[in-house]
Amino acid sequence: MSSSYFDIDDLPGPSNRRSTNREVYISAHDSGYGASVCSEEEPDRPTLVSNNTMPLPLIPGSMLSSAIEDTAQRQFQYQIQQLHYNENRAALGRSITTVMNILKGLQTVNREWPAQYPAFTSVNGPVNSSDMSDRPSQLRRAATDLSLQSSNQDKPTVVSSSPSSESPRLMSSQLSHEFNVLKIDLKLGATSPAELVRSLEKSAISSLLDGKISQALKHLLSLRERIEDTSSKVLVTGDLNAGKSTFCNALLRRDLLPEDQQPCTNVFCEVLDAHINNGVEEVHAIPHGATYNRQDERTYDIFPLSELDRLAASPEIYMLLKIYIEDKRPPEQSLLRNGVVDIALIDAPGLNMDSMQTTAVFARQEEIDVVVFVVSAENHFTLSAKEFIWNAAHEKAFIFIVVNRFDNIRDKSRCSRLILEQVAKLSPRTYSHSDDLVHFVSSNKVPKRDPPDDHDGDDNGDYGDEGANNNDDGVVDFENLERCLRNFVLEKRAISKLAPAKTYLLNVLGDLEALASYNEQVSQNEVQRLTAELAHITPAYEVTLRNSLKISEEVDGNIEKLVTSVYDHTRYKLEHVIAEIGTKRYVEYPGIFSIYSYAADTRDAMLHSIQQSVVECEEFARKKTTGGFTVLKNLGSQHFQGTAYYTEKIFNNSLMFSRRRDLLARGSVSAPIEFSDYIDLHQREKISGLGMTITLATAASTGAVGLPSTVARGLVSATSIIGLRNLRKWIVPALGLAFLCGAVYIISDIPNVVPRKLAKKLKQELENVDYVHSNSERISGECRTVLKYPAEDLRSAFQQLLDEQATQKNERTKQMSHAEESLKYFSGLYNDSKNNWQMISDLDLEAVIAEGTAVV
Ligand SMILES: Nc1nc2c(ncn2[C@@H]2O[C@H](COP(=O)(O)OP(=O)(O)OP(=O)(O)O)[C@@H](O)[C@H]2O)c(=O)[nH]1
Repeated sequence: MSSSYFDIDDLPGPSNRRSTNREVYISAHDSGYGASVCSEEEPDRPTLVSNNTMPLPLIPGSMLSSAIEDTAQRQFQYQIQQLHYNENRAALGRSITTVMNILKGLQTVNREWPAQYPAFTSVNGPVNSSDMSDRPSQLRRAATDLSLQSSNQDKPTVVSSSPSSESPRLMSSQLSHEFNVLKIDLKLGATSPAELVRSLEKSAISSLLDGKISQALKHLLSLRERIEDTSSKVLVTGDLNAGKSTFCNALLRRDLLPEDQQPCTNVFCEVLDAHINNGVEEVHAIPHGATYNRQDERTYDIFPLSELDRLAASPEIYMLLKIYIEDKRPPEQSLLRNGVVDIALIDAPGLNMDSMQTTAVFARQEEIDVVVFVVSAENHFTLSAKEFIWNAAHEKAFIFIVVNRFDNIRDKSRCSRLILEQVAKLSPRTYSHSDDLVHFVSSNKVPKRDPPDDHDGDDNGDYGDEGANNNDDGVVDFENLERCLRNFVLEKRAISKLAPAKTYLLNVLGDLEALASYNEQVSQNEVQRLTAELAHITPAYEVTLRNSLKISEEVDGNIEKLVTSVYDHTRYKLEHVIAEIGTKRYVEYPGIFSIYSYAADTRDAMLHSIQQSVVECEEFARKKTTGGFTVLKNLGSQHFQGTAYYTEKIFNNSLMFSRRRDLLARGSVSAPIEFSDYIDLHQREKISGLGMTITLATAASTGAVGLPSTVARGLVSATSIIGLRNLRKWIVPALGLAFLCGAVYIISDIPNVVPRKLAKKLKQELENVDYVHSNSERISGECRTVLKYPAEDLRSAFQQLLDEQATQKNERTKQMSHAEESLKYFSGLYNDSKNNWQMISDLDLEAVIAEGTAVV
């Protein structure tokens, strides 16, 4: 019948394979409410619903009887709803995985390269379950507000001051409130947020953000668990004796929960389908403090259903009774096992001062999808009822209200008017949908049947016709209530289960988008700043490098030039002065009796003249060095004026040549006076006469032949003049005279011989020690040594500057690479967050069946 419109086999339902698998899974893993059938890997399904309304195919009624047609139509609509729910659930499941991956990526990046925490105003602020304009800082629990999903889709606008390296990483706590999930709480003690921000290190903010991300990851995991949970819980609460248990029994078409005119339900009773408990009907009584695990019998006590009355009245031992019952009614009639969702019905103790708090806490639990409030038509709303509805309406927005014991009311229209007026005040939203949400019934009038075991095999138990066409006892009204409740549960389940995930995802993605946008901007600014700085630093570094090389060469060249000139000058001067010694008489000749002092004084005068010249050379070198130092100092000032790289030094040139002194000054050249210094036998021209005389005399006396030609020639000439005989006669007197003349000559020549001989000796001695070169080397070397210091200072200044510039350049280059990576990452994060935000925002959790068929 319906296959021409939709393939029913593909839909989840009790008869298909998915349901069987789920049951197997549940029996193995659940803790009472069922478990997941949704996984990340669940393949995409075609989207059937994209708007708030979805036209349904009409099933031709002519082919079926009206009753069958209604049932089929209803079942079909449930399945469509379920399909839509599953699509949204799968989409949210995938989005949770995506967002978790995004968050993990951000966590890694943040640990390596702390993310900037912005001061921003987010236009696309946190999505809240009740009011977009009133954004609480904390995520609210499950909401049933139909208007909650209207969302601002604008991108968050970052209106921060342009970030710079100096800008605080956390601008202000006030602005950080714009973050929702990733908001860093700075309320620590008495310290003001501003002070705290100042005191926070990059790493501190990074680790705070890291903590927030970890929390978000944990919360996303629990949200995933929640959306994968297929069960739905309906909490039935109300005043004492309002008929809550009777109402639950009527829904179950079974006398299960204890009913009494006296308050008798003192323990929360949760009724579940027995198929969850392997089809066994029994009570699992959970003692106070225990955490229920159906698989672990140590966490509860097992009782038969017949013990319920006693157990429900034993609040001192048990806090919760899990009641597993088998409902054999067909899915379209059964509430617990309706073929779409596992519903658990919770009968709460009547509201009084003792239980109020507990029930309120219970109602606030996230897994409570629907709150059904039972009010006695006779008593209307008591104070505690009003307080409860007021609070619950705030949380759940819509409350399903059952006005029970309506049979006891005579003026029914007045009663309903008065009660609706009260509902309008307590929960305007519920009132606005009062046709669907406020029901006037008499629960005790609903016919029930015996439990399956007590019935003779009619397991299909057809309850469908009971009360049909007979509203005398209000059965039709109750059936209408049932349909509305079932529809409400299914509808609200989508909201209560999926909306928190959607809301949270939107808030996380909104935060991520804002964070990414801010960091993208920061990175962009960083890239620009670094580009500008590198554009300045790189040429500056190259100029310094060029200057450094040029000046280093120049300084070395100048020093070498100066050293060479000093060397040459010293060499020239010394050679000149040394060449000069011996050519003049340095001291007055004091006479033959003071020839030693004459010689010593002459030697000292000679040495002094040389030394004097050395001093002059040193003075010359000093002046030259001072000039060279000034040049270097000027170069230093020229390049490093006012910087810390170069400090001007004062040059004290008087300290030059004080350590390594001249050889003469050190006494290395002593030139001791010797006897030979007085006689110069090598002066031939002056003693030639004496020599000839001696020769002749010697030759004549010895008759020597074969004499050398000179002697022979003198002998011949002397013999020819005075004759040989006379020669022999005069030889002795001649010799005496000659000696005398020689002695006179030698003595008279001492004043000349001494300087000459001493000069010669000194020169020889000086030559032996390589005096001129070593002195020139010493003096010029001292210049080099002295100038080496300012030259080194200059070079070191350049090196420091170069090092600093190179460090800056390297740092900036490294920062640039980080900033570029960061820019790329945050641009990607921004796009991912934005796209995912949009995709999730487009999920319409409330798409309901076309108007008119929304409530079946
Ligand atoms: N006339 C009439 N009596 C009802 C109706 N529903 C319940 N009662 C009676 O009201 C009394 C209280 O019903 P319960 O279901 O025990 O009320 P309750 O709210 O569960 O009570 P506690 O949970 O113990 O506070 C019982 O005697 C019921 O028979 C109704 O619709 N009409």
